[in-house]
Amino acid sequence: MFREKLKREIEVIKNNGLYRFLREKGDNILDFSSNDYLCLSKHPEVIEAVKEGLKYGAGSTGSRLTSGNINHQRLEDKIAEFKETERSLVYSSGYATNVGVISALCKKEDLILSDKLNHASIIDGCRLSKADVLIYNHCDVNHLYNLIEENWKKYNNLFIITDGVFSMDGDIAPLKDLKKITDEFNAILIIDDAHGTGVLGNGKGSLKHFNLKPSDNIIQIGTLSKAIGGLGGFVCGIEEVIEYLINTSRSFIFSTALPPHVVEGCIKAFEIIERGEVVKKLQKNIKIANEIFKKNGFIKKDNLTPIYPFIFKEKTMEIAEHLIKNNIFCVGIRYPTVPKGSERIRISINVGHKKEDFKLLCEKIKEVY
Ligand SMILES: Cc1ncc(COP(=O)(O)O)c(C=O)c1O
Repeated sequence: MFREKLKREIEVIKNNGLYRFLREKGDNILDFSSNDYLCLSKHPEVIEAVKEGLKYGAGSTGSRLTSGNINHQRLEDKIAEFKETERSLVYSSGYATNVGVISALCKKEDLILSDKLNHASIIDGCRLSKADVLIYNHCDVNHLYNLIEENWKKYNNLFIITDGVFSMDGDIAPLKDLKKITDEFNAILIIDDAHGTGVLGNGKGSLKHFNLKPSDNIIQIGTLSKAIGGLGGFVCGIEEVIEYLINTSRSFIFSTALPPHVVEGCIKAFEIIERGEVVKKLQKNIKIANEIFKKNGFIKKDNLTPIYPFIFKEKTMEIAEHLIKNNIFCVGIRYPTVPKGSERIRISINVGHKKEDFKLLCEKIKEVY
């Protein structure tokens, strides 16, 4: 019975053209889909550190509050130093971080103001929290300001939550303006810098990109699974926020800690980023890609991040299939991940790409577009 019901629902998904399935990437494919912007997941020093970390065992065996607290403090010290904050706390994924931080800190009688294009994990964190939520138009500081002016008096704490770099568009949140509004209304600014860390501000992230300093009313979140090349997530900010989360954040407390070898790999990845060359190389590649993508008419203005949304609307899936047939791995992104009418191939570039790769990508797209 239940099987039949699910079959019918899957049919509806298929009929709406929204069916998803798992596909193995395979070897030797030109990959424009990965978030491994700095190629650190395959960096020999990171791999060596991971191997060395296996001395602790293959798994962490428990939550951080039980048997799982092994080498994690070293990673947290490294992240806090890197992000220039008092302290940091590591979770088992970026998703778990957003859900766990937002649901713990934002309570009944609080108001969350969340950008319309924030990541699903922020949306789910907001839903799990007991706070009221208002959505402001994407990067629209005037809309945000009006919403706050109309509502702030009714609430205890105000939280403004935004991606630092938006995952599907690659654009950067107007953090200078958001910080000003945060200060004016005595609010707290939560920035999910999943795609800014390792990329912007010499790798330090979007705050640094705007020359903003960490402060008591800013909480930075990040993931270890993108430019860091590993797995996990983190939050950083003032001592009291971290202490409070250790005591109340359910996805931190009730979940097994990251495996220690993953932790070692992430520590090494931060060390490599701090040396600077790899971030400069990425920025150089973004410049090269900008030129080629502009020349081919796929973008109009220069990108600052490695994420390029090529909006092909209803042609998206056909183009993605054509690219895969030609050994180029690109993923078509559809509703509900992005709004209807903005279906796209999300191109993400990395330090391993060559000029010829960008040219080949454009050439192959043009065969069907
Ligand atoms: C903006 C943003 N936040 C959070 C996440 C979740 O991170 P993770 O993949 O580490 O769970 C992602 C990744 O998809 C993301 O793009």
